Parts: sequence; C-alpha cells; structure tokens
Amino acid sequence: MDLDYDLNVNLDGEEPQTSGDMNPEFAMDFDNDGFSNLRHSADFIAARRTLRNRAVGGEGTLLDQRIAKRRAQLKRKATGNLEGDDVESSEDDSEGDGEVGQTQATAADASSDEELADREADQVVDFVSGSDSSDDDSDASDPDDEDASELDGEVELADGSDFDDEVEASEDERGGVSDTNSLYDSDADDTELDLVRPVKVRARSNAPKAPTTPTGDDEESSDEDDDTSSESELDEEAEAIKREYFASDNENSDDDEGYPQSFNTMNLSRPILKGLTQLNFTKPTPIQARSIPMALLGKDICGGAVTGSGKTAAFIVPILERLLFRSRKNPAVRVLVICPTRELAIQCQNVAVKLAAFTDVTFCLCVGGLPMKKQEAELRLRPDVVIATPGRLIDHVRNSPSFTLDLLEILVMDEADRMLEEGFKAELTEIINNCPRTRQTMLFSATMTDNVNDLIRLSLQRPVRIQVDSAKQAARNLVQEFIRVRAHREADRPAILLALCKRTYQRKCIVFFRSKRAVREMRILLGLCGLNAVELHGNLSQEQRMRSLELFRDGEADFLMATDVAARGLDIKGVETVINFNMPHNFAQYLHRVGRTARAGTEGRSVTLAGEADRKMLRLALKSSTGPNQVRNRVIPPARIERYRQRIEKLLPQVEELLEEDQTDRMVAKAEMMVTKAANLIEHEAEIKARPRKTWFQTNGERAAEKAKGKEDYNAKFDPHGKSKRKDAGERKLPNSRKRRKATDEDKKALRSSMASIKSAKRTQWEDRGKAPGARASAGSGGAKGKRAKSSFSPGFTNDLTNVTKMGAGKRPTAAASAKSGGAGKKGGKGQQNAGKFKGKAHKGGKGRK
Ligand SMILES: Nc1ncnc2c1ncn2[C@@H]1O[C@H](COP(=O)(O)OP(=O)(O)OP(=O)(O)O)[C@@H](O)[C@H]1O
Repeated sequence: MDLDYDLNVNLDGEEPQTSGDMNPEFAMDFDNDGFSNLRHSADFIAARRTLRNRAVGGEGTLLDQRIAKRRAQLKRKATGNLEGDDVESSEDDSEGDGEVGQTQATAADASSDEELADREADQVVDFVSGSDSSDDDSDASDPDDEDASELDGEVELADGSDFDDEVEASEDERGGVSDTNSLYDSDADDTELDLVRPVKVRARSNAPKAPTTPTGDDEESSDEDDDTSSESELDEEAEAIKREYFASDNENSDDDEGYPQSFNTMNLSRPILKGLTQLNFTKPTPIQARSIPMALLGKDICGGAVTGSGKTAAFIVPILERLLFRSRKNPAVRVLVICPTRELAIQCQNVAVKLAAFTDVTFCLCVGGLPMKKQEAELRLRPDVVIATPGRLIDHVRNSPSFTLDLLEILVMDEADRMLEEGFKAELTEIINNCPRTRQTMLFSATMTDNVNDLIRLSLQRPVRIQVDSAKQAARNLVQEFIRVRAHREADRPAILLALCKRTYQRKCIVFFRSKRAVREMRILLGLCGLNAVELHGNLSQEQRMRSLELFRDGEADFLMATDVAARGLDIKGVETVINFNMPHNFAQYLHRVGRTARAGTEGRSVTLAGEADRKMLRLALKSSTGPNQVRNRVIPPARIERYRQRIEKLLPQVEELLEEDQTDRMVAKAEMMVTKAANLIEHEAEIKARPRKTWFQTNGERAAEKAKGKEDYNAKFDPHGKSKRKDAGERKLPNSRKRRKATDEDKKALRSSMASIKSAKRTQWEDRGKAPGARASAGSGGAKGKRAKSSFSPGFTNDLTNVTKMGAGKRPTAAASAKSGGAGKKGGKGQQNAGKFKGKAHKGGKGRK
C-alpha cells in the first residue's frame, strides 16, 4: 500500500495554517511492511497537538468558533452588507438579541416589533374570567417575567373530574371558555398569551366514576385504568414478597422519630465530623439519618430516596468511618464504589475526597476515557477506595496485574438500575463474583426498579431496605410544567424550545434530548440565535465532556444540552430549570432528569414537551408531585411559536452546513487517531509486542447486544406504555375487565405458589442448617473469594429469607445501641453472630475508642 496522506485541512474556511507548528504540506507514506516510511513525523505530531488543543482549548471548541463565525456573518448581513432576502432573513434572525441588524441602533431597549408584541403577550391573564389582571401585580419593567403570570393565573382545573377527564375534555371542547379548563392549549387559541395553569392532582378514588361522554379514545382510556389497577394489585403482592425478603420493613417510614437528628449523635470520629462541617452538612438528611447507623453496623443496605437527597454522603460517611480503623500495615483496596457514568464517578470522588479531607484515606478513580496507564500506576499503590465505572473496572480486574479485589470489605453500587439499563449486568455479576463474599454491600438509587431485584438477590445478604420516599416521587420543591405538543405539531418542538430559552428560562438550564444528533442540532441552533449553550453526550471525548460541565457549572454557559448521560446523579449547584425536549422513554429516567434541579431542598422547575403518546407518563408525573400547585400547564401562544418556527427555517441551511463540517471534523479526528496509533506502533513496537495480550470481557458486538437487552428489560419494568411489560407478564394487559379479573386471579395464584415454594425452601434451609450449622459462613470463611450462588429465586434468596427472620428484622438500631454492641445490633447473641459475618471491624474499633 502506498498512500499519501495530505494534511492540508482547512478547518475553518480560513486560510490554511502555515505557522511553525503545522506544516500544510505535510505528507506521509505508508508501505506494505508496517508504516515504516513515516516522514515529517515531528510536523505531524505538532499538527496533531494543534488540532487537539483547538478541540478542547480555552477559546472554545472548533464548533463554538464556527458558530460564532456564522453568527458574525449573520450580523454583518443584517447591518446591510448584503441585500434583499438575505437582509430580511437576518433581521428576523436577530430578533430578541438586541444586538444586530436594524435593531442594532436600538439594541439597548431591544425594541423590535416582535419584542414589543411579546411584551404585550406576557401580560397576566385570569383565564377563567378572561380578564387581564397583569397591570396590578406584574412588574412592567420585566416583560419576560412569566412567573408573575403563573402566580396570577392559578386556577384549579375541572373541579369534580379527574385528570383523565381533563385530558379527554381537552380533545372535545376546543376553543371557548370550556377550553380554559382543559389541560392542554387548543389550536384555536391564537391570542398572544403565555399561560401557566396549575393542574390539580387528586388521589384516585375507588368510587365509581361518573359516566363520561364517549369519545374515540374512551376504550383506550378505560383499558389504561384497568391496567393501572390490576398492576397496582400485583404490585402489592410483589411488595409482600419483598417485605419478606428485606430485613426491615419499618425503614420506609417518613417519620424521623428515633433517627439521629445530628451527625454528632452518630458516633462518628472527629475527622469525619470536621469533613462534614467543612461541607456545611450540619444536619443529616433523612436517607443519611437512616443509612449511616445501619451501614456502621455492617449491614447490607438497599437505599432509596428522591433525587438530590444526599445519598452519596449516606454511603461515603460510613465508609470513611470504617476506614479510619483499617490496618495501615497492609494497604489494600478495601472499598469499591461503582457508578454508571464517568461524570457521576468523578463527582462521587470529589464528594468523598472533600469528606475525607481530615483523614488519611486514599482514593483512585477508574473510569473510561481517562488514561489506563495512570490508573494502573495508582492502583499499584493500593488505594483504600476505588471509584469506578463497570467497564473500566473489569478491564483493570482482567488486565492490571497487581489489581485485585480479594481484600474488599465494602462494595457500593450507586444508581444500580441505570447500570442494568446500560447492559452492565454481566459486568456487575463478574465484579460481584470477584469480591469476597464476606463484604458489606450497599446499593442506592432514587428509582429502585424491579429489574434490580436479581442484582439485589445476587449481591446483598439480608439487606435492610431504607426507602425514604416513594421510588416514584419527584423532589419536594419541584414545580413540573407541561407543554402539550399535538400530533400534527410535533415539528414545532424546536420552535417551542427556542421560545422557552430565549424568553423564559434564560440561564442555568439543562435541556434533555433523546439523541446525540438532536443535541448537536439544537446546540448549533441556539448558538446561531445568540444563546450560550454547551453539549454533553457520548460522542464527545472525556475532556470535552468535562469542559462542557465546567462551563455550565461556572455559569459561562447558560444551557447544557444533553442526552441521558447527564440525567443521573449530576449535582450542579443552582440549576434552575430542566427542559425535556421529549419525554424520556421511561418514568424512572424522567424522575432522574427533572431531579437535576430542586436539589437538597432548593426550588426548581421542569418543563416537559409532552406529545400525544406521553399521556400515561404525564399521569405518572402528576402522581409523582408532592404538593398542591406543583404541576402546571404552560401555554405558549401559537403566534409566537410560528414566529420562532419561521426563524428556525431561515437558519436551517446554516445548521446543516455546520453539521456537515462537524461531521468532517470527526472523520479527520478519527483518521488522526488511527495515524496516532500507527505512529505509536512504529515508535514502541518492541515494547507493545512484549506486553501480555489484553483480554476483553466482551467483544464490541456482545457489549452492544447486552446494552440493547438491558434497555429493553429496563423499559419493560418501568414503561408506562407497558408494551414490553405486558409481553413479559403474559396476560397482564387484557382488553376487558372480565378477562382482567381472571388474569389477576391467576397472577395471584402464581404469586401464592411462589410464596409457598419460598417457604418450603426456607424450611429445607432450616433443616439443612440444623445438619450443618453455619454452612454459609463456613463457605465464605475458607477463602476471601467464596462465590455466591447465582440465584433467581432460589438458594441465595431463600438463604437470605432465613437470615432475615433470624436477625430480628425491624429493630431499628440507635447510634448508642450500635456503639454499645460494637456492631452487633440489639439482639444479643444472634446479633453478635451476624456482626461477625459482616466484619464489623470499624465498629469494634469504634467501641474501643469510646
Ligand atoms: N446533610 C446535608 N446537608 C446539606 N446538604 C447536603 C447534605 N447531604 C447532601 N447535601 C447536598 O445535597 C446535594 C445532593 O446530594 P447528592 O448528590 O448526594 O444527592 P443524591 O441523592 O445522590 O441525588 P441523585 O439521586 O440525583 O444522585 C449535594 O449538593 C450535597 O452537597
């Protein structure tokens, strides 16, 4: 092969670079025997460095620069450098920015006609009476203050009817006064009003419903209700089984009584208390108050609480406390925290390092996208805590010679359901099998979906379930807004988003999309409209992802446009608004997305563009709200949407061009990467060949298949549309109530029989135990790496059930009790036995201290 590679790339449409660090004439030859004739290698490396710096450098990315350039061109057009249509178009483009075109002269007051029209539109209207009440209360100097209109426009919807009726009513009663009582806006509404209506949320009652006027959707609607009730019955049964499984049931209570109200009463060591104080954590959050004492006892925990409720510290604090009493003579990886995304792992490490500021505990971060070699070197020093993403961790387990989990004492799986969704089940199983069975395991998530059950059975022993809030509940101070997008109006989504970002939610706003391409398109569009947006998704390098987050965190970017990679766990202070460009595929994901705001007791708002297919999800969202007036309907005047739609249309060619250029960039980057690899191979051939061959846990194809399956399973378990769930559950979704009743009975029978088999297995277990006492313990005591039985519903599971009964489930330990017992719990001898198995070393140490 003889290939000339000409790196004469004109990346910006600018003159080719001829500066010293980049040779535009650069060429290199590849030949048959292994790329040996590389010429000008110094020039190439310099060129590569330049490209990379420009991609992640301080002046913004290549795309940023291109967007800025295009925008400058638009400005120039608007100032009269160009004529005719172009001028007209750019005038429109500049609307609202107060910067360019004919508006430039009057930029200070941004007084284009459209702006004025919008100002008028923002008046507050009592939409029941139809009267305008804005003059009295709204701040005339702040035309975009839509919150003012929300306050004045609050009306309860459709008294006496439930939410379903409201949705149906909106279908039939378009226009007129009755329409103001519907959840959604009507197409007939052409007024310049931007209304926000609170939606009244009521508990579903069992009383028979008043007959409603039949509509085309009625059958579907009644089926949905039937489905919901049958599901809830099954859920109750499933709950009963869970109650048997988990060690304690009364941990579900919202009641704070009996739980420590201060970190000082938790028997924590001084360095930990100092760390907490430094972070201004004065009082434990409910999940912390419940989890920390339990974790200090060495118990396995399955913890759930709403987003932003402090789950990270709930497991980090007891970990640190325990590590204070480790043996310094034998350094080892004693704690492993697994997180689903790199960003979450990095964030978790930051929190842990801050909390450990006054201790000597060491950490190592092992995530993909960061140099493997550096991590290997750090692991060789045997840090106390490893915080990792599953894929990279497996890589280290398999390929880093000195890394072992043999001495692991605590395993934490944060956002376990997300890891399963990402298809990491096999990885997690492998990791769990590599950990000693005597470890303590903690599993946390805001949404503990059913698909986690297998993982719980596989990895936790007699876990204590600590569910502070309902797993389907949104944060307390979150106001959820919905904007209806009618089926034939789907194409208006970008215009609606632009209207929201330009006028209403102008800063500290995260916008979620389903695809990476959508993120990029809308980011370009917002950029061309003068908004400062950055993006976060899996197509970016880790450096670029981190940079986007930093810019958004520091307030240098007002909008973070993201895929679901940012939906979980990210804790960014001061996020005011989360916008869902589309409803996510499942409700758990919705809760995580909107959970990026209203964190740690602060207020926040989510705005979701809800299509016709999202009704069920909408209903779940209504149920997830915790207080009155926390769910609202936002109505954006069609005239305004139309204006933004036209504006977008004019910008589309620019967007397309930028996307194409971006695509070319990526291809160049890919080619560049391959050449780098080749250069490395030439330079370090001998060393590379001498290395032991890497083993991979899965091939790329297997990984992709696993991920697809994980997503499908996950959606099946948490999908309001229920299709895959119904497929799983066989007869669960049936067209009429008679069949439904029959199906429910069958389901109940099936559940009863599985309960019976559990009980009988339990009995067998007891008998076995009688013959071979401590069988389980002895299995683990032989070596650190005793493998647990992989179970679906069998040995491990029944084993755990046995132990639940034995340990005296439901006894809530107080800090004092735990201190006295040295980790043995309240139940004297039995508790002591358990504590031994859980390696309550830290607590024994704790006792010694006192
Ligand atoms: N005891 C406390 N007092 C005050 N603030 C706290 C306390 N505990 C945690 N926080 C703060 O609450 C915020 C949310 O915490 P964290 O990220 O741990 O929540 P989370 O429950 O893990 O959220 P998610 O489910 O979204 O991952 C953080 O900014 C953290 O600093």
